[in-house]
Parts: sequence; structure tokens; C-alpha cells
Amino acid sequence: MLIHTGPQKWVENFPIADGVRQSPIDIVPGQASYDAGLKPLTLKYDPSTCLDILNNGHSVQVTFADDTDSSSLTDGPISGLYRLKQFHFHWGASDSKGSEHTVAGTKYPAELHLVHWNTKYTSFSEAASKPDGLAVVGVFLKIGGENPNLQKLLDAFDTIKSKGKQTSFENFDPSTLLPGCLDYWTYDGSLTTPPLYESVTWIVCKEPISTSSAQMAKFRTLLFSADGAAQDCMVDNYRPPQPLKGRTVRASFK
Ligand SMILES: NS(=O)(=O)c1cccc(F)c1
Ligand SMILES: [Zn+2]
Repeated sequence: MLIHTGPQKWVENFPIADGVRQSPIDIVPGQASYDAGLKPLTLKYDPSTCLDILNNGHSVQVTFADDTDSSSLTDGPISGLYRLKQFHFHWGASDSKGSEHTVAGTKYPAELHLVHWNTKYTSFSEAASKPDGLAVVGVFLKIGGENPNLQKLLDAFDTIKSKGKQTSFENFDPSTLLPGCLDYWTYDGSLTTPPLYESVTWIVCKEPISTSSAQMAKFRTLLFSADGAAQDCMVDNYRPPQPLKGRTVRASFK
């Protein structure tokens, strides 16, 4: 029988799970502080840096070449240049849940995370444990029309169904997964999966992108389990909101 070691168990091996800047959080728009000093996000992605798509046993991840500044995040709430390393998703067993961040208690069916690391450090691995090491752009997915850009990812899922499978995935432009409006909330947080490092400047877009219910069903055909093991559907791979512990959430918009 299958034993799920969920988020409630993580504190035993990762005590930082009870830390002061854990993610995700519930974003309450009425309590966010508008900051006129926040710049618009500058996201410059080069599709030729896209390498492969992977089932890593807890999500589906698209990985990028990060040996140059070709795909980068600048401005917004950060200083310096952060390079895109990967993007991945979190989703639920049904369309009623799945996002990690919530907005005034509202859960979205899924959430996209675009993970960038600060080039003041020499690598993602070095940056991942530093307080200003990472910047993750979060984008909510809501049920609406079919998303043709998302479909390009979904079409690769049959070849990466089980844990550890990966396949080449080239010339994908992640900016096609961004909403038209890049208004955002930002706060200091953490990785939402172990090791839960408190190293992330979170940048959560206010505007969701669309996906269809059928496309969400495709996410749920992926497996947590490896080939040959008992099939365990990859669903509910989201951590619930964590205590704010006095943090301020700033808004880039009124
Ligand atoms: N879900 S997340 O906080 O974006 C994340 C978790 C683990 C590693 C990573 F690079 C990003
Ligand atoms: Zn994530």
C-alpha cells in the first residue's frame, strides 16, 4: 500500500519548515502594500536555451541552459540579474485545488513556477541556499479556454509518464506562458518543497493564464512512481499556505 509522506512530515527532517519566511502563503490583496518604487518585471527568455522536459517524481520540469545570461529576469523587486534555470507546475486531484499560493483563500487548479538564480553567485546550487539567491515567478492557471502553448508541454507527457523519465524539449518560449498583464505581488519566502530553503524572492502575478479542464486532466496522468512500481498518480503536489509571521506583501499595482 502506498505511504504518502506529505508536507506535515517535512519538519522532522527539515526543521526550517517551521521557519519565519516559509512559502507558499495566502495573499490577501486588501492587506498588500502598494509600493510605487517597485519596477515592472523584465523577463527576457531565449527559446534556444530550452533543453529538456523531466518527470522528477514530484513535478514536471522544463530545464534551461543557464551558462549565459540569455534567459533572465531583471528589475521588478530584485537587483541584479537572475538566470532562468527551470520551470515546473503544482496541481490538484480536481480543478477545485492545486495552486500553492492562494488569493484571499481562493485556490486555483494549478500554479506555474519559473525559477531564476542570482548571478552574484556562481551557480543555481550555490544560490539556492542564500537569502537573495532565487527569484521565482508564480503564475496561476484558471479553467477557461484551451491553452495552445501549454499543449506543447502536454504533448510530451506520454514519454515522461513515470518518475525519472526525461526527453529533449527544444525551442520552447516560456514567455508564451505569461499573462498579458505582469502586475505582481512580492514577498520574501522559501522553496515550497524540501529542502525548503528561505532563499526565494517570490513574484506572484495577479493575472492567471487559462487552461482547459481536459488539459488539467492530462497533468493528472503523470505518475509520482517509477516505471514498474505500483502506479501512483501525480496529483496534489502542492504545499498548503504557511504562516505569514509578520511579513509584508507588496503590490506593484494599485
Ligand atoms: N516550488 S519552488 O519553490 O519553486 C522550488 C522548489 C524546489 C526547488 C526549486 F528550484 C524551486
Ligand atoms: Zn514550485
